[in-house]
Amino acid sequence: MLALPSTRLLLLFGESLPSSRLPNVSRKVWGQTSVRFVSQVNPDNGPLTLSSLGFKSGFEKTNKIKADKIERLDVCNEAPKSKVRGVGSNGIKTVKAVGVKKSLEIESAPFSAKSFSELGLPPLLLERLDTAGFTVPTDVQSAAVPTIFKGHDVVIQSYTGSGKTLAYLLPILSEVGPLKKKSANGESEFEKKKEIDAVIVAPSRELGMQIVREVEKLLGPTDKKVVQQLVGGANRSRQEEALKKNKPAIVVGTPGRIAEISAAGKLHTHSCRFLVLDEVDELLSFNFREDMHRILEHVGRRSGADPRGSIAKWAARRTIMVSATVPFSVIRAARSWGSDPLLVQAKKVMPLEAVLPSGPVNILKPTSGSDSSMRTQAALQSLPPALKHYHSVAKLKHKVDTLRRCVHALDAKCVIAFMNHTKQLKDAVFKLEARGMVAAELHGDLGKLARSTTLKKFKNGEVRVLVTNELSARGLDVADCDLVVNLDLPTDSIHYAHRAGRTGRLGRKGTVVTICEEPEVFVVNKFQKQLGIPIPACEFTEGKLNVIEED
Ligand SMILES: Nc1ncnc2c1ncn2[C@@H]1O[C@H](COP(=O)(O)OP(=O)(O)OP(=O)(O)O)[C@@H](O)[C@H]1O
Repeated sequence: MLALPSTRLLLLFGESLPSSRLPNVSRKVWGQTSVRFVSQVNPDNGPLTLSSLGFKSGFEKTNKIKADKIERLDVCNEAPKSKVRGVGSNGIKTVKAVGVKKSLEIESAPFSAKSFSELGLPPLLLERLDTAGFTVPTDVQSAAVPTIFKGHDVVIQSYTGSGKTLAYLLPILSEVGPLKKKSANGESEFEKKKEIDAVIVAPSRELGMQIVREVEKLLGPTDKKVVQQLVGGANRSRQEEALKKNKPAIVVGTPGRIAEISAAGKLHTHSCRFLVLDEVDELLSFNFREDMHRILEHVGRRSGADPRGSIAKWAARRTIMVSATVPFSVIRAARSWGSDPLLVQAKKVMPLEAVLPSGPVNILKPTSGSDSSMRTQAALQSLPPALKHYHSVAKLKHKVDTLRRCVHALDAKCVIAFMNHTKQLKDAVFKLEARGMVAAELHGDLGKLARSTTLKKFKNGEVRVLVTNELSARGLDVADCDLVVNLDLPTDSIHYAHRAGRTGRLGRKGTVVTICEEPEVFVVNKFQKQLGIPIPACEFTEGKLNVIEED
């Protein structure tokens, strides 16, 4: 493992905290304490890059070779020196970016495809999608699938609950495993081999398991061993045994466990073709730095290759980075890791080189007052459009009661309440239960089984209020969740966006209520500004939510 100077590591997440006035807290990530670093960023230092690992020159060469490729580009009005060229047949404005390295041409991109078959997926995969009840691709899927098919490294950014998981799984399953496209002679030549074809990394066990279930849904019962989970908290020797016996083509896991098994020589990923970093901004945070180094260094590298040698010694790995929130530090890292990388958003594909530090991908950097439209656009890209946001002021000792009144006022059936500390979280569950509301706790101090059982009960509707901490903020997909409540404030607007995104998934209605004390209202105001959304004050009286008009 190559050591990196700590200043470089800091920069990866230094931009994720908007202000030194926000609380600098220690967080628990599944039982692990992690410290958030606040704005100690030296802008002169680069991000965690391949050059820091000794690979940069190789990538530069590859990029030059690919420079003349025809690319697809859509509504990238944020690109530098852009020129509007016309309006495409689908009503989407098309733009030619001038001043970026590559020559860019626009094709008739299948954005907003009416069916999955328009995306060029193999027949067997189309059948499985239909069986699983997926009929129409979401916008981000329509944009991502053809782009990944073309061999690009991509950063996929789209709001929470917009279907980013299938956006990367579909191209992978089209090329890897038993559902893949047939070869020229018409044969589907899937055979088990020693090497892994796709590695999907997620920051939490629960998210990893959720991705595994999504893959299994499409593989069907007979082929479900083609995917293998490698998450922490589960028995490692059993995972290693399963790898040996089942020879899966796809592994999904948490950074620590993947790195551990890889270091033990039990995970063969040198000819791996896809590396997915789901919740990439979290994965590139300080918590995961060593494990992520190992993964980025080993996945897709041919054995025997000199780590400082040419990129040609690497297998043709496609790196797919995914999140609803993509700070500029991630764009910078992706530019240096990726070969010819593109940013894929719903209805938009653009080269990463065209993304500006103050551009709309970076929702973290407060922009000046005149940039409010850009801020709004940024928020719309991270938050589901149908969400309604409110805040309610309450004394600390009345917060749980306010939550209870909020649930009744909105007649919410499936509620996620976020808190920051386990002890207070347990107290809140106790108080809710004492008042006759079925509630359960979910946090990293619970055992693996307890966590799975609680989640299952919540998804089945047996639990009305799930009181949890930051670990459930990312990726957790509970379709019926109709209310998110912040009983404690999130650390920053990024964390607000991910918590809020547990409701209003895939176009459903959802409400987010932040219950805070009077001195904390300025933080809520800050979130409003940074996210470009109104979060009006409200109170719960006579069983109703009443918005308080501002003077
Ligand atoms: N084309 C589709 N048609 C119907 N349902 C879909 C489609 N694509 C995804 N879904 C479902 O929508 C839900 C949200 O998808 P997913 O979890 O991939 O969203 P996401 O964008 O990754 O969210 P987050 O940013 O919170 O992780 C899932 O239950 C998924 O199965």
